[in-house]
Amino acid sequence: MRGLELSGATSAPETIYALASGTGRAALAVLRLSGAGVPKILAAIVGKVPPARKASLATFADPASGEPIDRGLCLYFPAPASFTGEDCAEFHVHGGPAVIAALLAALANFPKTRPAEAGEFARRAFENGKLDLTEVEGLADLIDAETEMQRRQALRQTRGALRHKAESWRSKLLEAAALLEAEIDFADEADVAPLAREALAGLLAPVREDLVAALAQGRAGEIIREGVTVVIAGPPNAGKSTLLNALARREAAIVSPLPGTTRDAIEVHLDIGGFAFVLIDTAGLRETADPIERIGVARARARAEAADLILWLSETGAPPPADLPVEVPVWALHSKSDLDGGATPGFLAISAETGANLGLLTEKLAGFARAAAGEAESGVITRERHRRAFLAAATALDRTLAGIGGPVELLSEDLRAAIEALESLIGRIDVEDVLGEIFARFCIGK
Ligand SMILES: Nc1nc2c(ncn2[C@@H]2O[C@H](COP(=O)(O)OP(=O)(O)OP(=O)(O)O)[C@@H](O)[C@H]2O)c(=O)[nH]1
Ligand SMILES: [K+]
Ligand SMILES: [Mg+2]
Repeated sequence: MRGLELSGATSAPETIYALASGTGRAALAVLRLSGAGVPKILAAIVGKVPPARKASLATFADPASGEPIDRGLCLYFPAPASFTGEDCAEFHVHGGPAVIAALLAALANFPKTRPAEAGEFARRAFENGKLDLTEVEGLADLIDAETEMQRRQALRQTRGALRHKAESWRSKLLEAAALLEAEIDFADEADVAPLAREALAGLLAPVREDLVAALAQGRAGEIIREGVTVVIAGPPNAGKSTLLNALARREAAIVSPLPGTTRDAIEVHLDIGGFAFVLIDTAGLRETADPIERIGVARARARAEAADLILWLSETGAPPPADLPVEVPVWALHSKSDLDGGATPGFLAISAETGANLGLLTEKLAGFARAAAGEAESGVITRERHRRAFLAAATALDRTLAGIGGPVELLSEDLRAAIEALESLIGRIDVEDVLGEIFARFCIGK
């Protein structure tokens, strides 16, 4: 595994430890260790190296004084069958801050042992070939998952949904590359070429089709991961902030009878029907001399342009202005229907005051997410990074197939580009720029 070279260390890496469970008072806490020093640390703190992969009741003692710190469970995972591929251990102890502090202090006294950095356990798992880059990303997403759809998608990715696809495509492309190599080696024998080229196209075409099919699923996976962005826009006083608060079930935005109350865009993250939504309240759209309100109006327009959906709110049933971004779908809502019945054709009548039709609106939003996410259960692209790699591989394969009858050197070069795109996807090459970004977002202890 290429990733091994990353550590680049001539001596064994230091043993790392961290509190893996959350901070604050809790019934239990989990401390986690990884590195070659783990067996010695176990012998010193719990008096023995417990049997592999079995929970053992243990007394955790301070090696310096011999004084017991706590009683709990100890687990030992010898290398290489562990999360990081190194010797690992877990201490399951009581969650009191003093227990945790005493254990961390005891661990700090061992030589070549130090606290882990954010994401360092996952980084070691990656470097030891336990996880590929897409599985690491899946793990980061699983820890961040707030909705059911996010959790399911992230779990699929940690279990290698994307890795297995990329690996199987890559192995077909490597097979094709071997055919080309053979052709170069036997360049004198003129009858090798046509047959080999046919076999080559037969290998490449299905991979290209799979890549194109995955790309055709659009932003489905990204919408699940990042959330559906919905902008609430409309004239001043249409009731935009009141609607935001009603959907969020809290006073996220200031509501007042004064037009021009909202200036900054106000973002609320919601779970609707298992889908993540980013709901954005904006300044009422109008011509105004107030310089601050004008900035607010410009921001409202910018947010609307980047949205997946615009909710156009009007208490008079006024149509949305012609200059709303054309690519973004707009749903027209007649607000404050408790005042006038709100019967404007083409508008959904709602009242944030009485709650009329808010349930229906929420259902429609969930339906919109479901449609946007498409057949997400089978979708594998969950980030822009994946999309770029798929696109680069598909484009290189297009070139390869278009030049299938041409010179072998050109074919080799195009095929190489497709293979490299897949290798960067799973983290066999070009990893450093991506790694830093991914691991920095992990919490300590993962
Ligand atoms: N009767 C009734 N009044 C409402 C309803 N929704 C909002 N209002 C009132 O309308 C006024 C304006 O509401 P906001 O939510 O501040 O309107 P806005 O569109 O955010 O206004 P700006 O931020 O100034 O553009 C407030 O006095 C609200 O109480 C509704 O459904 N029914
Ligand atoms: K207002
Ligand atoms: Mg407002």
